Amino acid sequence: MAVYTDVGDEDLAAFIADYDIGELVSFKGIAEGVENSNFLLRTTAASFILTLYEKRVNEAELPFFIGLMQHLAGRGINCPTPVRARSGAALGRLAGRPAAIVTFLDGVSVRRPRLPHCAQLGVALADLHAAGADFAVHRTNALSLPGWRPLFERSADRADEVQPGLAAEIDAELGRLEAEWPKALPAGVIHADLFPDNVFFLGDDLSGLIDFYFACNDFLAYDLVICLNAWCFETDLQFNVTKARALIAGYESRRPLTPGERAALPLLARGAAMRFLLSRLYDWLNVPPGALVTPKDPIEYLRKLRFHQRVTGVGAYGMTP
Ligand SMILES: Nc1ncnc2c1ncn2[C@@H]1O[C@H](COP(=O)(O)OP(=O)(O)OP(=O)(O)O)[C@@H](O)[C@H]1O
Ligand SMILES: N[C@@H](CCO)C(=O)O
Repeated sequence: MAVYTDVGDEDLAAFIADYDIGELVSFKGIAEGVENSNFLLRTTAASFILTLYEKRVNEAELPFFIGLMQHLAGRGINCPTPVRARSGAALGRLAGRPAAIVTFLDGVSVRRPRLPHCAQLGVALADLHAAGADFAVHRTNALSLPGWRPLFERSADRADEVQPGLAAEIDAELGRLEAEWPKALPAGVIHADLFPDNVFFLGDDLSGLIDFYFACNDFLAYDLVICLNAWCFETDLQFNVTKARALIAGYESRRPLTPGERAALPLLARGAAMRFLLSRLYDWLNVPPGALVTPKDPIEYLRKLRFHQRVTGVGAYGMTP
């Protein structure tokens, strides 16, 4: 359960007194998620999500995330909209952490995505990229190529505790990624963490996107392969090429990939697998004492990485070579 910070009743009452959101009816920690502390806040007016921003979120970057959600919501993307306090501020402080209240989205995430979910995800991702195209603020992706080796170095000496030989395997792959990573591809605002737990459906219809706290500027196709990794492997880690085809076709129904993007997909997918392998490895080795959180398995992403290392062309992703 991702609740790193407890919120006292009096602190909460004082915090929400600054907002015009009705009287508090109930308040409880949310089990899902690993990054921030999230609470479901029900008031006499509506339901909201209260987020306390934790370790990996840099406070100076919060205005980017808040501004982006507001921008995307204004462009018709169904995403959480920041609620402003009476002072006009969308960011406050609670229990010693930066905190914000955002609107609650109806819908549920799917544990085991099926083809229609993957197809709609592709469409929604392309729509998100289009809606973000005129967002004026820039945020460099801290978890792209230049960030991977420093992140690895924080786990390197203990990586083999997780799996013998892991440190050497990551080191070698990082070397290849550093040598081959594309220099120029279509770029813009990406979500960068659009896993099934961050996409809501009502029935089988995609109804909303959440968790924009890794959003940044990077290659658009990198966002697509993050989704490919998160949505198109089965629980036994077999790659489902039919889901990949549906995801990519959904995306291309809105924005066809360029020849350069198509050629780069296997490499981008390896990089995307490396990014989550490294963040999961670090978290696995550094669970904060007392936190109600279950770290995610880094080896799942090692196996996804190995799959993409064997890919020789986009046919493996269901595309016409
Ligand atoms: N705006 C929202 N509307 C409805 N539910 C929400 C909203 N935001 C968050 N939630 C709920 O809270 C959970 C955790 O939120 P979120 O994914 O943002 O947390 P996180 O700690 O950043 O997680 P992670 O980065 O691991 O996905 C979600 O799975 C969802 O159940
Ligand atoms: N979606 C991420 C957690 C947040 O970065 C993962 O599954 O590793």
